[in-house]
Formats: sequence, structure tokens, C-alpha cells
Amino acid sequence: MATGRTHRPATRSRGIPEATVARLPLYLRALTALSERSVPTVSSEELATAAGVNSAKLRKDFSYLGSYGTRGVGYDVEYLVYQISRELGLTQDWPVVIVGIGNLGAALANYGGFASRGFRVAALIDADPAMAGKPVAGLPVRHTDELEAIISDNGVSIGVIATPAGAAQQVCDRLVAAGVTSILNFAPTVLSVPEGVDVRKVDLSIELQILAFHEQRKAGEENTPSPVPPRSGAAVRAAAENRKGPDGDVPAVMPA
Ligand SMILES: NC(=O)c1ccc[n+]([C@@H]2O[C@H](COP(=O)([O-])OP(=O)(O)OC[C@H]3O[C@@H](n4cnc5c(N)ncnc54)[C@H](O)[C@@H]3O)[C@@H](O)[C@H]2O)c1
Repeated sequence: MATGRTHRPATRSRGIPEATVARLPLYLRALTALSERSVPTVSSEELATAAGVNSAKLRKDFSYLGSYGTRGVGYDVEYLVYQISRELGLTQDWPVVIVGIGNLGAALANYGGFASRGFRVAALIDADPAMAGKPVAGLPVRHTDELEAIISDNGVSIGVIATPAGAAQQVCDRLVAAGVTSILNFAPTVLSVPEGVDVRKVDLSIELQILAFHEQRKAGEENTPSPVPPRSGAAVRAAAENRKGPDGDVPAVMPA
């Protein structure tokens, strides 16, 4: 999901590389599906295929968790679900707030996948006074005047920003000042945050641009590509601006 950028060193506590951390949710999603089908054990090859990861990489990743599987039997599905959930901090409930309850914020609020993964939406916050009190996904929208009180009353450490780009930095600053230390940013802008605050950015248009690149390549392999009409300088600059993260890093999309 998004420019998967966190303002942290490449290696986290207990020496687990950030790339491994980024794959843990993929393993967890595949393992949860196996668990729901009451599958007791899984081989590294099967799990790697289900997670869309190379099996040697999977074995290396699991070695960081101290999980080596049993030769001829494979990995215990339930135990791995527990181990990965614990490593990701999902064995505890994480209250989150969503700020900006327009088209996207409302869609996120209605997404059942947060609660099922341990992320409770503590509040929906919007600056529009006309929205205050209106129910969205079963919660009354709260006005931004209440932002600081909501964060402290609910012990919120994760904030989701779904405001227009122009408001995102100011919302981010308020969230951080109120005690939020992790931000999931959907607004198409680069946020500045102090040391110790993690930001991950989600931008579906970036993902589409990458797919467009590959489509163009595929078309080029089959025949000479048809010329693309030139875009205005502003459009090209906007696309380039959108594409690069703070370090020009690779976008990633939140696992569904
Ligand atoms: N990352 C993605 O893939 C993706 C996809 C769609 C939209 N977006 C972005 O998400 C954002 C929201 O898009 P949308 O279509 O829901 O827009 P929208 O106009 O429907 O909703 C924006 C909401 O933010 C509120 N808002 C404005 N300023 C605010 C502030 N300072 N504090 C709190 N709330 C404030 C508005 O009142 C409104 O309800 C935009 O920045 C858009 O570009 C990103």
C-alpha cells in the first residue's frame, strides 16, 4: 500500500529487517485463510505460494521469528498465526481515528477488515460542522475541535488521514501534538513528522501508474507501442511528484 515509508531505521527491534516486517502481514493473511479452513500444518512451499513470496525468503523471514518448522511436517498454522500476530503487535487492540470523512474516509470507516485485524475505529473526525453528529458506519462524526480530547481519551496512537492534500500537514501536526505516533496517509502529499513518528502513505494512483508502465512494456514486446498523446508539463510534473516518496522509495498497497 502506498509509498511504504517509515521514518525508522531499516532494522527494527530484535533485529527483524523492515522488508521482513512488510511481508509478515502477507503470511498472516495466507495463514488466517488456512486456519479458517482448519488446516493444521503447511509446508514452506505451500505457504510461500499462498502469500506470493519466494519460499527461501519465507524460511529466512521465519528464522527471525525463531520458527523453523518440522522437517516432513511443515509449520504449525495456529502457532505461526499467534507468533506473527504477536510480532506485529496484533495481540492487542489498536484504537485508530480517521480524519476527513468524505468519500474515502467513509469507505474506510465502512471497511470491516480493520476491526477483524484488531484495529478498532475509535472516532471519525471531520472539519465540516455540518457533518458533526451524522452517523457513518455506525459512529457519529466528531468535529475537529474535539480531536485532541478524542486522542487522549481513547489512547489513540494511530491516525488515518483522508483529508484533501492541502489540509493533511496541519491535521498531521495536530495528531502528532496530541500523541499519535503512527500515521497512515491517503492524501497525495509528503508529510513532515518529527523523529519517532512513523508515516505510511497509500496512493492507488501510483499503483495504477506502475501497472500502466508494465502494460506499456507488454504492449511494446508484442508490437510497436502506439504513441501516447503528449501531456501538459503540469500534468507530467504532477505525476512525477506523486510518484516519488521522500526517498523515491517503492509504493506498497495495504494488504486487503
Ligand atoms: N490514496 C489513495 O489511493 C486515494 C484514493 C482516493 C482519494 N485519495 C485522497 O484522499 C483524500 C480524500 O478524498 P475524498 O474523495 O474522500 O475527498 P472528499 O472531499 O470527499 O472528503 C474530504 C473530507 O475531508 C474533510 N476535511 C477537509 N479539511 C479537513 C481538516 N482540516 N480536518 C478534518 N477534515 C477535513 C472535508 O470536510 C471532507 O469531508 C484526498 O486527499 C484524495 O486525494 C487518496
